[in-house]
Amino acid sequence: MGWEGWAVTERAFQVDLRGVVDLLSRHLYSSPRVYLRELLQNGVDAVTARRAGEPDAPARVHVETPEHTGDGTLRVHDTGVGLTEAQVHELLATIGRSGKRDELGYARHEFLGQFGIGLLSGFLVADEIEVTTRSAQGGPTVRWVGHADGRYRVEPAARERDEVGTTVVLRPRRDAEEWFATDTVVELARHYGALLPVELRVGDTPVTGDGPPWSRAYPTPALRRAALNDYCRSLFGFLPLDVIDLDVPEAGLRGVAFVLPHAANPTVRATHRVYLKRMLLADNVADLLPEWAFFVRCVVDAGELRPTASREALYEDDLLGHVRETLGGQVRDWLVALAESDPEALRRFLRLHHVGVKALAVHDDAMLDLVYRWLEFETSSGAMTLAEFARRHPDARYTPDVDEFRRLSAVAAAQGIGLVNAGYVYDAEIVARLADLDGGVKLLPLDPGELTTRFGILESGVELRLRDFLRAAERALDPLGCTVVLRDYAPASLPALYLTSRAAEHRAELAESRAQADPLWADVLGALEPALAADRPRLVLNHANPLTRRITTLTDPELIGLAVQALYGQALLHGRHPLRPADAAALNRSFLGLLDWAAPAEPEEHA
Ligand SMILES: Nc1ncnc2c1ncn2[C@@H]1O[C@H](COP(=O)(O)OP(=O)(O)OP(=O)(O)O)[C@@H](O)[C@H]1O
Repeated sequence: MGWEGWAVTERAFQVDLRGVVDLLSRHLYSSPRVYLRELLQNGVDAVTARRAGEPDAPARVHVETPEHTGDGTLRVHDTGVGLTEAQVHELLATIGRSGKRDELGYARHEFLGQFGIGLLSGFLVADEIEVTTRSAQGGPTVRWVGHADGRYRVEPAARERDEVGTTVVLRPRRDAEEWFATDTVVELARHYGALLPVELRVGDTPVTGDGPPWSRAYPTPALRRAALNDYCRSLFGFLPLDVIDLDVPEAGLRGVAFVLPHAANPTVRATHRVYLKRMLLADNVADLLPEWAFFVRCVVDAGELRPTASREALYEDDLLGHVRETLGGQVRDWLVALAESDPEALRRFLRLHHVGVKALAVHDDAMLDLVYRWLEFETSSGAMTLAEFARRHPDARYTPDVDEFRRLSAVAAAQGIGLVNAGYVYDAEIVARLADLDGGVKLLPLDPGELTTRFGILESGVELRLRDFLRAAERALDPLGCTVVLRDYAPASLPALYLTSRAAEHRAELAESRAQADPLWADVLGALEPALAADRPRLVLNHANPLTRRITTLTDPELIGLAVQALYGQALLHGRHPLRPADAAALNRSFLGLLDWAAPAEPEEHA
């Protein structure tokens, strides 16, 4: 069959309205409750449009619930610009057509709406939408009735409206009646519309008041702070530690950040309440601030940020990126200023939110300086700031491992080596960056192996006398891969210390993976071992300790072996080192062996 007989015609897409409504209700909007938001938004936009030409025109949106109307319908009246008959055909009956775009089709920034689909959300809760409208441009009052199946009718209204403006009427569908109860409607209107720049009422209940609490005029700063505290408490349920004013003129953004009065989980991103042109967008917007700012919750109103089509999230664009950066900067500046103006408040803040500040300090010099001067770290001389610590210990060391700090801080302190616990999140990066500070602070990592060289060497006479003891001790620990040294050190309460150097730790890991690896790989690993073999972990016996001293007086090599293995096990446990099966076995053996020495087992009697 050929194409000769075909006439090529241009056709228009057909739209199945039911499909579109289904798309909106199931996939775009998270809940049918947005119907009220869309109606309020249209009312407010119509008022905005009218006041552009008529600045003194009334700015009212009035909602009547079925309880008020008495005929089962919900009505939204506005004193907006209204629509002419031609506009009704063009705007109300064309999906995707919006009167809020300019000639080039861009959203006009003074309006909330832009997509030309909002009115359809009425079909989430009603099968019929009726609009009665009288245009500010003159002409008769027009009535438009649209149905969820796509039919619509336009006719002269039975009665002329007294005033310019529009009334939208919804008759709830059976399954949607809950969304029309007066309490629910008041709650929804407050939720979305409490800050709208019009006089909004539901029945006689006023919804809007004096606008955003952060931009109202207050007689004194103290009264403003009290009002913002109250606002925060009613919104988020906490009394803020402080309130930070936020302002990004390029995005038409103003608002406040409330500093949390309790520690927050830094892995959970704080969420913020965002209004766009005074209409609530959402109260769970996470990407308004940088991730590190988890210690504040913000409420902002922005004129120029864009919503996604669902109006439930911010559209990610360059402006949002800029806002995020600028707000991050404002929170940071507040912190720096606090260090100058109210160190006590800063300390309180840091006690709660040190993790966020540390995260900042990794990239930001001013924050690094703040951490250095104000944040207390755990050190071998107690909790203190790094600045104070560096002053006291010009040759200080740090360890990037909390367990190692616990193990070694007393020993290090007893030997005059200042040790900082840099084992928590961000600590190691911060310590490494201290050299970037003015005056360059040098903090080196501690190699635990280095500690033995600082322990007091015994007098040569003593060492000589204990030669046999040391030999027996060495033999007892050799199968466990550990060498023995005897030193004199503080604290005297410590009988022995198990020290691994970094190289020895590496070697232990190597041996472990070799034991688990296949033969070929084990050979490769084996070839690496001799290079590291020289550096074995050490059991440093403390000659200053009475128990150890008593053990050194033993002469029987077997008994020495048992006692030294007991010290070895104790040192491992004390230092929270992992116990390998061989270590646990040695510990058991030594315990039993010592028991046998103390109370030799009776030969068992056979009946
Ligand atoms: N109360 C009203 N008064 C005057 N015009 C209205 C009113 N409600 C709707 N309109 C007109 O109908 C058009 C379509 O409204 P609709 O709510 O579908 O889309 P929108 O508000 O333009 O955009 P969005 O989908 O973002 O809400 C509007 O652009 C507006 O011109």
